[in-house]
Amino acid sequence: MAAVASATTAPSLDKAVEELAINTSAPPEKFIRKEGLGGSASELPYLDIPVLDLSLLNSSTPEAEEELKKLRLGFSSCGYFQAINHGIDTSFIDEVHDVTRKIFKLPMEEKKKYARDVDDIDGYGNDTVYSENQTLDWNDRLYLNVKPENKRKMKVWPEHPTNFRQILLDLTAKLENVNEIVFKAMTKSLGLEEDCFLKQCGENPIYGENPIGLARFNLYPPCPTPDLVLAAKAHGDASAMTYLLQDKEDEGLQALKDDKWYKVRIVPEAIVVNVGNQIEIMTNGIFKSPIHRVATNRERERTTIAVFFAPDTNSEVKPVEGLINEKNPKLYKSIIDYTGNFFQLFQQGKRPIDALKV
Ligand SMILES: O=C(O)CCC(=O)C(=O)O
Ligand SMILES: [Fe+2]
Repeated sequence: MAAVASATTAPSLDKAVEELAINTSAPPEKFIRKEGLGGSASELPYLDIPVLDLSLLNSSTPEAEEELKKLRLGFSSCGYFQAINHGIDTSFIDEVHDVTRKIFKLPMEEKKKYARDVDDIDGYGNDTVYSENQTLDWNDRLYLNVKPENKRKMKVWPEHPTNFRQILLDLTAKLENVNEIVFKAMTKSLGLEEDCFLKQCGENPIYGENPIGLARFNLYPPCPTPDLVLAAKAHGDASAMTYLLQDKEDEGLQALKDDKWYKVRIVPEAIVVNVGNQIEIMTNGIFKSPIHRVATNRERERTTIAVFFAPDTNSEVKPVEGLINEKNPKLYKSIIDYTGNFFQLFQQGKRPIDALKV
């Protein structure tokens, strides 16, 4: 992401990465990871991520129990699962991918109409620059706040393709439904009351009165030196939960587990679900918000769509009571507006969630 963030003074690069990628044999110095990447992507093993059939969750059958166990295992070990039978039609997902590619194929002049302002996050642009010596990510992206409605900056919502805006609204609504299923299953798998996380976040069934829904459309152009450049730096998502529509053909996502990097496999038709920082806090560390990054690739362009959900900025986020006891003391302090605080801490080179450890 790096996820849901508040605005910081952040000039955009003068050129899109897409433009830098044309006919280059060496990316500019500021993209080169001096520390190295710890091995080439092709050599990394795959992360063992459970594949969950969401259609089985809503019952009290042994199959549902099996899926709940997988959810708990996935979220508490690597912070991921891949959701299948999630209720979103393949044809709709294909449309989302199609419209995403079309947006990035618009003439640069048209895309720049949607450029984000220097002090903002919404809009078309590339890596946000926080400091002079920051190593930059090899990607262009379109960030759009979708929820709450009053946060939408319509002037940076592309008008072409003409179906884009409706597709974005539909995608967010469909993923909200998936998110509700995941939230309920998550609480069941922890032996908690079904609505305990939801209640913590406010009156509304999901994350309070004005929950945040933010979409990020990613373009990762080919990069001539994949062993030296990252498409997205290592980060944890500041969301509560993240839903990723992976490129159906090209891998790139990698996750850290026990200090080792692994590739995230493409599962056809699956949505990749990962725990965000705020659910790690609410589950008192039982569910892990994974550190992940995106590798570049020499030949092909990769596009993905990430949708982040997070509580209302007024909600107090804290470990739920039912998960704190003598054996498991409270691990995290409570915080209001985690999302708003996220980037300040990120700038100080801290993992924001670590700063909240008791
Ligand atoms: O594009 C991907 O594979 C991951 C994107 C991601 O981690 C993010 O946008 O936060
Ligand atoms: Fe992410």
